[in-house]
Amino acid sequence: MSRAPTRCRWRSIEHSPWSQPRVQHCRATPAAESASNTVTIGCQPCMDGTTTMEIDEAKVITKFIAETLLPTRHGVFRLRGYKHSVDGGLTFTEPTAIMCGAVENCENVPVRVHDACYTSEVLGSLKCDCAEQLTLAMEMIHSNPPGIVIYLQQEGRGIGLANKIAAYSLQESGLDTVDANRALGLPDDCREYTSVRNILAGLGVKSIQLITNNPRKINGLRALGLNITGRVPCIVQAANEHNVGYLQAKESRMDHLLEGQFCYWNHGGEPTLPIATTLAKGGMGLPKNLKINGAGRVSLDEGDQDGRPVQPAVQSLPPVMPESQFRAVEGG
Ligand SMILES: Nc1nc2c(ncn2[C@@H]2O[C@H](COP(=O)(O)OP(=O)(O)OP(=O)(O)O)[C@@H](O)[C@H]2O)c(=O)[nH]1
Repeated sequence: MSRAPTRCRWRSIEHSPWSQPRVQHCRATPAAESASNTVTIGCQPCMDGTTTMEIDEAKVITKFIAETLLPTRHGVFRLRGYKHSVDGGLTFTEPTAIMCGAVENCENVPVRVHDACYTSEVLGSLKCDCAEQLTLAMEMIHSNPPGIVIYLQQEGRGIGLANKIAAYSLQESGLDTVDANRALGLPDDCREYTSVRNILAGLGVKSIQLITNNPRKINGLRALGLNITGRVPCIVQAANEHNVGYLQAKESRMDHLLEGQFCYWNHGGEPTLPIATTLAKGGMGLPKNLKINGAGRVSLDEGDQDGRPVQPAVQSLPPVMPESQFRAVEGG
């Protein structure tokens, strides 16, 4: 596979899947890009406030593969497939752009940047609002085109599916969605959005209105140079007993603009809080030790039978892995 020139720091590679990639040079340099050719992206600080994730822009490749029409239960969409690499083509993820109408060269296009949630979108999990947000965004752009949903393979806010399951396991013992990540030694959020910038640049989209409740996502995308002219809220009204704590944590700990609209009411008409959430909100700190119990769940370590502290079994988990392990093949 021929390599694109690496001198262009901000680039979008288009077009035919099997032909030589065409490199589009961009007019601007992303605001957050440093002299060392790296850019700090939307990664929230860990407990110690030091965690950031750096992308080497010279190694970022976003390649358009193909477009098709996709009939769905929400209507017919244009579906574009891409391959995206942040390590010069060694590993890829496969972002998709789900589009309605002629978005090319438009301004103020409503855009949802949506990260994968296998548990809700495939398994129908009730623990979050991700699947509903995806549906909401697709219906939104279908009823009011043009619009785009960019779907990224960044499960669990970037920590990956297995780690997210470990985080869920910890949440069973009372930690909220933020503290569970931290207890695993993982960042709150390690998603990266260079593909979004490149996909939109490839489509000639000049400015967007971001469909989100997350101000940090807006800031992260702006730092990459995106022109965001507005925000469209993406609030799922019907919270349930399983996700109300998660939604509260998103609002109180990750600054999501949910305006309390997710409030879950029990059958008696009283607002309810799951015990786990109450514990976490009551100031439960980072647990010193973790263990995996007999049922295979990650839990707080109370010490072994003799009361000696047990080393956290979860530390033997592998570090965060790239989402996609397959190597680049000739022709994409
Ligand atoms: N680590 C972790 N990830 C989760 C959890 N619940 C959902 N996710 C992931 O969270 C991601 C979605 O992020 P959210 O924080 O819900 O929302 P957002 O994308 O930042 O903001 P919006 O644009 O408003 O939706 C998806 O990748 C889900 O897989 C959880 O408890 N722990």
